[in-house]
Amino acid sequence: MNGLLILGKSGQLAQALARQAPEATVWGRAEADLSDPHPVAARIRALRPTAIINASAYTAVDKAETDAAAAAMLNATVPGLLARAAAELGIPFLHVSTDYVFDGSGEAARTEDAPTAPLGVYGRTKLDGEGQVAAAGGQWAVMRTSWVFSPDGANFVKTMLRLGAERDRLNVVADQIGGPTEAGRIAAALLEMARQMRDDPQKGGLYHFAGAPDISWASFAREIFAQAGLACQVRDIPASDYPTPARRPANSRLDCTRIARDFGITRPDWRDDLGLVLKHLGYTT
Ligand SMILES: NC(=O)C1=CN([C@@H]2O[C@H](COP(=O)(O)OP(=O)(O)OC[C@H]3O[C@@H](n4cnc5c(N)ncnc54)[C@H](OP(=O)(O)O)[C@@H]3O)[C@@H](O)[C@H]2O)C=CC1
Ligand SMILES: Cc1cn([C@H]2C[C@H](O)[C@@H](COP(=O)(O)OP(=O)(O)O[C@H]3O[C@@H](C)C(=O)[C@@H](O)[C@H]3O)O2)c(=O)[nH]c1=O
Ligand SMILES: [Mg+2]
Repeated sequence: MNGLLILGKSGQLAQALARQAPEATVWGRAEADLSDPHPVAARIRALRPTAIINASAYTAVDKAETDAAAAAMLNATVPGLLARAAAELGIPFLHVSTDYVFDGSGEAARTEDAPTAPLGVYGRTKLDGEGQVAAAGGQWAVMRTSWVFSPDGANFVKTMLRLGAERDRLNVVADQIGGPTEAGRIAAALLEMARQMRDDPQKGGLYHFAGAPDISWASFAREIFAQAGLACQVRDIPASDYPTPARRPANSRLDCTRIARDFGITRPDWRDDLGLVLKHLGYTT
């Protein structure tokens, strides 16, 4: 897509976006330090992009509990400023949010209209960011996704590959259920949305998009070890046996009907995507 600007260069999603949109301008911390976002907004107005995808964020869920100001800056203030810059330029602004805006009660998959109630600072700041983007006055889309993995950066798959090689047994939380989502699938979906939004100024809004089928972290770990050929036994444990500074939702299931209806984008099977990521990382089984 010509004239596309992507923010968050060193992250999982931005790297996937950059691979699929080689013509795009991609800014990271070196080009645009978002802890001081006002000069960045000015430079965006000077660049005059034709669309913006924001893949930058504060994603350290536990660290955010004691670093709330930095999380709020990246997850709420920055998306608001970027969305307002996009609105002034009259271009689509696409942003990414999370299943952690929900409290995870119940068993049903949540639609975009389901009530939000984040359990921690990360989720609260992401929810605030959603609101700021929607209120900026331009054409916008927010995609809530979950459990992102890729060959790049830090994610659960890479953590499991490291631990699975070191240990023959691992305790993993089995009472949190969600949809693992490969970063390249998110990138492809966002680029498709951006194209459709540029063609139709009426398009946009809040959308859920996650890989299928929904699964527990423990079963996800088992599938990672099976596909990677690592002999590591996974023992199911309740989240109460794995204390963390931030609580995570027990039910992260996202209903992805709306994005299929409006954009023709359907849930990818993460088991196939996991195989491709493992191959990329040098696992051959
Ligand atoms: N990861 C996941 O499991 C999920 C992620 N999401 C959302 O998807 C989006 C993409 O996530 P993902 O790619 O995984 O995130 P990453 O943590 O991999 O990437 C985030 C990027 O933001 C950059 N960034 C952070 N602070 C600054 C700053 N002050 N100035 C400039 N850049 C900064 C980071 O740079 P640096 O490396 O230099 O810190 C990094 O490149 C985010 O909105 C996230 O909330 C939603 C659901 C699940
Ligand atoms: C390493 C490890 C984790 N766990 C648990 C802790 C937690 O409940 C679950 C996942 O741990 P992580 O720290 O990888 O997950 P976390 O960082 O919470 O992942 C989240 O990141 C943010 C950015 C999102 O937006 C979410 O969608 C989600 O992907 O696995 C174990 O049970 N055993 C282990 O050995
Ligand atoms: Mg983490």
